Amino acid sequence: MVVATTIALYASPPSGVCSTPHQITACDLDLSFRSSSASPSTPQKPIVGGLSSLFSGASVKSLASSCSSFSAGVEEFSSLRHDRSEDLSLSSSFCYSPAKFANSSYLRRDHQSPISVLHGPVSCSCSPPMRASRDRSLDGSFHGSFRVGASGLFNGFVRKAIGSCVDYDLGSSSSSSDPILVDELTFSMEDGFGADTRQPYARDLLGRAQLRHSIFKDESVIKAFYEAEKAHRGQMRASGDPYLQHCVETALLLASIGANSTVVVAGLLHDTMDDSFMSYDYILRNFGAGVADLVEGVSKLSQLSKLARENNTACKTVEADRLHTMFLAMADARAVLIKLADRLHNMMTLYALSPVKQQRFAKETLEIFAPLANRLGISTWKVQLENLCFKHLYPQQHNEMSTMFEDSFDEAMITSAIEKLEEALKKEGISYHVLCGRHKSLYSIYCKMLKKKLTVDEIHDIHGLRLIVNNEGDCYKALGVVHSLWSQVPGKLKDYITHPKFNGYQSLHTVVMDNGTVPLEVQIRTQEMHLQAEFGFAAHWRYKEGDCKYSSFVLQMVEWARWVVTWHCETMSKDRSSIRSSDSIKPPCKFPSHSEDCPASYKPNSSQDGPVYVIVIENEKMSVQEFPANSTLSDLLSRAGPGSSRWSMYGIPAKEELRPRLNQRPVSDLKGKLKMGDVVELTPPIPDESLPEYREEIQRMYDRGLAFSRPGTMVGWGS
Ligand SMILES: Nc1nc2c(ncn2[C@@H]2O[C@H](COP(=O)(O)OP(=O)(O)OP(=O)(O)O)[C@@H](O)[C@H]2O)c(=O)[nH]1
Ligand SMILES: Nc1ncnc2c1ncn2[C@@H]1O[C@H](COP(=O)(O)OP(=O)(O)OP(=O)(O)O)[C@@H](O)[C@H]1O
Repeated sequence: MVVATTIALYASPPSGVCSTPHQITACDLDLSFRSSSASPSTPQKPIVGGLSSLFSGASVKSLASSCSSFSAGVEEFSSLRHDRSEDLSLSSSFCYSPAKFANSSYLRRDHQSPISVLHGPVSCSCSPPMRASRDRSLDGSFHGSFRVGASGLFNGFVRKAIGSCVDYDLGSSSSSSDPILVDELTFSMEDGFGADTRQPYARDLLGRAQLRHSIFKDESVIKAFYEAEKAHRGQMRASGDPYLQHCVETALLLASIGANSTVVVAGLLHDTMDDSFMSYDYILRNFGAGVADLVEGVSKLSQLSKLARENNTACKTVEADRLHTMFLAMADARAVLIKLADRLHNMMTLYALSPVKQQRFAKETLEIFAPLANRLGISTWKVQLENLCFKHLYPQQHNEMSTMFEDSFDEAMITSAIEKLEEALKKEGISYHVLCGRHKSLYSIYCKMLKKKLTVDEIHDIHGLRLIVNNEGDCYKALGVVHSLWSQVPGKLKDYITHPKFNGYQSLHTVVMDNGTVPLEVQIRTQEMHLQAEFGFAAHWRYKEGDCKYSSFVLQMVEWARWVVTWHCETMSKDRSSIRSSDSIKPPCKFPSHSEDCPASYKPNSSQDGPVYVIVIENEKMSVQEFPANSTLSDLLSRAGPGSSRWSMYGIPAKEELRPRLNQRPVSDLKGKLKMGDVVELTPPIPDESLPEYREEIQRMYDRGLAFSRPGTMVGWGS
């Protein structure tokens, strides 16, 4: 089992740290490592020994050499193990405050398995996060008593009274295990047939979800749960599970990163437009425009993703890049978040699909969705998606790496290193915002080995600590403390503060040896430097994506999306009293133009309109094409000019004869402006003699469409 761990220690920064508006924004957002879990039921492997016994260049060389034969062929899947627990790659993080440090239960893996929403731990001066997710079980199992009561309703009332931006403290889920079921609620189902009494499995599923996360006690979430039950009743997943279970798991993943009830409700309903007769208007009437728009956004993303998958579009780097941008720019970033949760759960249950589909989904996930999670800063989802793809696409290499590392990710070592450093910093009177640690994921190690042609023993950051302090002087003082605690690895000290990288990245890096055997990378920086490393020009996602040249449009759009996600997820659990005014934690400016004081700003006040990416389907082939802002359909048609080989099979010389359809509707006005994510089909006129054949095909499609929506039909994936 692959485990990526993040361990964080929070400290109260000195007063005045969050004094300017933009600092307040960053601080209050608490971009720090947060609670959640991915794969609950997975037993934790005991940590045995260090890395030294595995530092075998030979075995890694054989791994690296076998990479050239990464055909990812379907045959390789005969060796895949399809038991469920194997599919759950776990990524987790710990967080705890110094004040509670003595309480070792916060560190126990069996107690909580939190997620880092953003890589970057910028702590808040306010209440240190103490969030423990209840998401322990992906298979629906849960622990705890099942009592009936009304405290959840009370909580719901309080939440509503204090406003939507104050949301669920995951920790509070532990305070009440009372399930709230449909008969206790004040709302009524629109068509009058409540799902509850006749569907005991739904009641049970809801009860378990409520134990895993308290947001499932929110009235709107319960209502959405029963609407989803109604919509998907009779539908089964390829795995044999009721479809509803997938909706619940998707919503739980969202809840686990602190998403608010609007997003969780939309997560529950995310497949209803595609897989049932539930309409936009119905969702609008019952849940409001916010939810309806999100569900529609997810539906559109699903359709585009399906098109891209079927056309293998994302395997071309340029097109993949355009798809990332298009996905983020065409929909609310929260819709992308829901799509990511949907995909993550689908990847966790990939075993149920045929090997060919497993390959297709894994490929698309690695090309499109893992980079999107990276761009949005949802580190743990990215890690899990990548590790699952790694396992399905390169099973042999994954096996080798798993075997090599299964006993080597030394979480205890990271925890005790944090404790040790904490103590020493205290002694020296050096205060800090965050002290956290992580071990590198399997896939990240694998990529680094390939990219830099390294053996395992040449990778020094498998275990790492990060310390965020108040000022530059403290960075150097803390470095001295680190070197006094552990022996330094020669040649590994990098002073990017005195000599920033070309992209402005600043930090001190050193590698030390823990117990004389295990290398430990320590990064030390100030909060401003950290903001730059997470949101600015030196942002980690750009660093990881490599040399790609992005337009300022893309950069700003991604940064905007990160703010939106941060705003909607990270602030949710904050105590309102710690936030001076809700405006202060809103993204500081509107995409695409940033205000001057926006820390995410790369090109302040950029007013240029970005390009538009459009899906063009010609001769049943899909491409993602870039057009300048304000381009029209007529501009698009002029690209598909006479003589284009694409038209030769029809022998149609004139573009006027194409029958463009925009988003599935015929268009006559060619002067309309193209929008991000538009789908344009260019269909040549159908020769008269072919008409009967087309009619038959349309009839077949129609029949298939009906069969798909019929209750009781087996439904595979909603994406
Ligand atoms: N956000 C961000 N992080 C960076 C950047 N450059 C380096 N880092 C972080 O710093 C770590 C180590 O960077 P360096 O000390 O330059 O290491 P290196 O010379 O590439 O050698 P390795 O540690 O072997 O990769 C990386 O693993 C990142 O976590 C950057 O431009 N942006
Ligand atoms: N020493 C460290 N301590 C804590 N977190 C770290 C440390 N180094 C990297 N991270 C964070 O861990 C997450 C995963 O990063 P990952 O290990 O894949 O890449 P990286 O170490 O940053 O880069 P590279 O693979 O090029 O060395 C990122 O959020 C990154 O910011």
